[in-house]
Amino acid sequence: MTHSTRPQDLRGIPAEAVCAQLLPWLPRQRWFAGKGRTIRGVEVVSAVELVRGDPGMFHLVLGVALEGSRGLPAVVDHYQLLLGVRRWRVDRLDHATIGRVGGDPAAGAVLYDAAHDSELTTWLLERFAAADAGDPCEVGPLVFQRCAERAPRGRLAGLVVGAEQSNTSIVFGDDVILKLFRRLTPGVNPDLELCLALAGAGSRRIPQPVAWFEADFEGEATTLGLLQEYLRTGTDGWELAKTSVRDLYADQDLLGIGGGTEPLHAHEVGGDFAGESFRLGVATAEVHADLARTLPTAIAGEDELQSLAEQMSRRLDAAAGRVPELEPYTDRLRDAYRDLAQLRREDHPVPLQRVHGDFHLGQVMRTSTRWVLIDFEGEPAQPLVERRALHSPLRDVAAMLRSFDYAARHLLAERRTGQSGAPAPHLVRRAEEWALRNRDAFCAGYAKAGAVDPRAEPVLLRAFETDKAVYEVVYESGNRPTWLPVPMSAIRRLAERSPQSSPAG
Ligand SMILES: Nc1ncnc2c1ncn2[C@@H]1O[C@H](COP(=O)(O)OP(=O)(O)O)[C@@H](O)[C@H]1O
Ligand SMILES: O=P(O)(O)O[C@H]1O[C@H](CO)[C@@H](O[C@H]2O[C@H](CO)[C@@H](O)[C@H](O)[C@H]2O)[C@H](O)[C@H]1O
Repeated sequence: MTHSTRPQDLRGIPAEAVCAQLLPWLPRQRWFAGKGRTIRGVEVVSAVELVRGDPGMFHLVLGVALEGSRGLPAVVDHYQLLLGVRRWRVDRLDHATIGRVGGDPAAGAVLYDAAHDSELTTWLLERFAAADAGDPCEVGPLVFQRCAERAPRGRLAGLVVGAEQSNTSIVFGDDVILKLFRRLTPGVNPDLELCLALAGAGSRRIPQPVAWFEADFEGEATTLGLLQEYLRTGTDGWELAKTSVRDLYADQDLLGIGGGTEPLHAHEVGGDFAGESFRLGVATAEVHADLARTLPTAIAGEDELQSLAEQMSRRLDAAAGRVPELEPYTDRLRDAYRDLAQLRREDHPVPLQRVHGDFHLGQVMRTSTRWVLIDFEGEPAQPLVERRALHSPLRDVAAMLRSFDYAARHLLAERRTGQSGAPAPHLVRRAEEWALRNRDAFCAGYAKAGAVDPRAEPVLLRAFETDKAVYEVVYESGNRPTWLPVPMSAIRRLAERSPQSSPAG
């Protein structure tokens, strides 16, 4: 095993040749956060040879320099890559191929994303298994640490999960799942930090943490991967909610094949989701209570609310600079932030604590027995200091309310693709009804578990929902432009609504 910082070559392959192959490959990866921006250059910041031979594997930290554009400054982002190197092409790894280096096939090599090569990822699992609680396994600068309770089984084949992800997750057998964090920010990843805190609090609302690995990056111990219990009976909440919405639309003649009967309402169709939404509200309140019990809390001062409102307003400006569709609504959206800034601590204390930070239906899994929350990393685009800051738990609530809206409306956006015109008004009404019913059930469950009733907090909810919808507009315009109408419909609703109207709607 060799380790080099700013390496000249990777066992005979020049680092520049690797970077040249990475340049067109990176922007095609789901986890690449700089989509739509011009890459000025890619460099290998550090390289550790993990497996020598054919296949070989290197752990790389890449520096990706992005040009400034549309209000965003020029930056260098860092990404983690397990680079696989093989002499010959292997069919099963074609989808993970980065490129070929060296002109002559006999002398050259195929470069690929080794996360997809079970022959190589077993190596990682073995390092976790080799670590003991309190006695890490060190491989050059990489440190593999294990939690006390559980040892992973070594030598299981790893399979990358097919989900649309910000990172890359590998399931080993049906035992554990390893998340490789892609974009690196110096420091402890909140996903690890909050999972350890919740496990320590005895929470059964998270997959139990098993191990993690880290390395020094820019002078700080930085989380590179998190190994957790695999929820083998789990289905993610987004898939479950979609099933319910599909049932709803099946009866609304979405596909134009219905028989002209009176359309059914959300509570009358086969897959009513409100019971699950209620239970999800309970689970969310329990996790918030455990986080508040084990980690720092505070009451927001008026200056903090003021500065939060200013931050939200700045995010809105930046978003409008990037997505012109937002521009007509910015003034009215800002009303929500003004109301937030005017809350007075003596008549309206706002409790702050650690929160999930990027909560949506894809971040919760329904197992055979309960709802479990995953992925406490926070919004990947936010700086780490912001993701680790104390926030109102209603920020998570508002984000989940947005997700019910997404579940209800995304089929309408997809149907619009390639066709002209807006979806039929009766379908929009049914979508609104489904969202309202499930948003309300979620809030009821949240309150039932002893937390504040979110419906009694219209000012906070509206500000958080607006901020999230603004984030989503930017996210969709960069990642899934055909879905842009989903957050844009919320932007229109939030721009029109007075804070007194029902927050669940
Ligand atoms: N503990 C787990 N058990 C089973 N599946 C999981 C588990 N954790 C994550 N997954 C699956 O992997 C997907 C991505 O996980 P997530 O933590 O949200 O990754 P990312 O941070 O890349 O978005 C989830 O939507 C889910 O399908
Ligand atoms: O990849 P992450 O889970 O960290 O989150 C990012 O991607 C999400 C989409 O996969 C995005 O969520 C948005 O779309 C969801 C439906 O696909 C919807 O349920 C969410 O409410 C909506 O915000 C998330 O914002 C983004 O950070």
